[in-house]
Amino acid sequence: FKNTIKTIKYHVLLMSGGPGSGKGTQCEKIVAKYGYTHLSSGDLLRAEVASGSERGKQLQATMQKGELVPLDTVLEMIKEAMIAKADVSKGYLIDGYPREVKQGEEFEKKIGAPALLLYVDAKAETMVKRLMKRGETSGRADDNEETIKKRLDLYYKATEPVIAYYEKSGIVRKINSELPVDEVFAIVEKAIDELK
Ligand SMILES: Nc1ncnc2c1ncn2[C@H]1C[C@H](O)[C@@H](COP(=O)(O)OP(=O)(O)O)O1
Ligand SMILES: [Mg+2]
Repeated sequence: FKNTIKTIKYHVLLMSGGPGSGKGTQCEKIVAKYGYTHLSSGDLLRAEVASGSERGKQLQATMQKGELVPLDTVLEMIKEAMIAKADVSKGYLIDGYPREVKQGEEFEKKIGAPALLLYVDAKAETMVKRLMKRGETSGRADDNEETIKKRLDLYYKATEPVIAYYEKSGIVRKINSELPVDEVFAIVEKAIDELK
């Protein structure tokens, strides 16, 4: 068990950036090219909600308000998913976690130090526009104007400090996500290739 965590800690990439900045879009392309296992904390949580479990019901109420769900719940789910894929994974791409500095500290303690943090950066105005558009087809309860505003506020307040926290260890690469998807990916590729 201990070994598993030790082995995987050198292949962990974090995707950080505001809601609608393009994390999921870039993750898909990274998975296709590099074969990393994509773990989206939001997807893991939404799957738990869809399962209809008691934990899922509590999560749903929190997510619909645009608030952050409890620290331990998300980290446990990520860790379980990492261990489940440990044999086949070439690395891990963690999307949407840590959302606050405390989550980052817990991640280091319970899982390990990430190798790279890709900071997918877009203007607030761009993010809102993309999310409103995504909301037309995504079916996501949180892709509506009021919740989008709350998620953005929370992002600037809680998640941006996470990036500052990782700056200290020199693993942050800022990616201009105002560019078209393929141009953004070209910058992402460069950052990942530099890892070797
Ligand atoms: N570079 C880019 N240019 C234009 N649209 C983009 C883009 N990256 C992503 N999008 C679109 C795809 C989605 O409909 C929406 C949000 O992207 P996403 O990948 O779901 O963001 P996130 O996972 O960060 O919330 O914006
Ligand atoms: Mg996403």
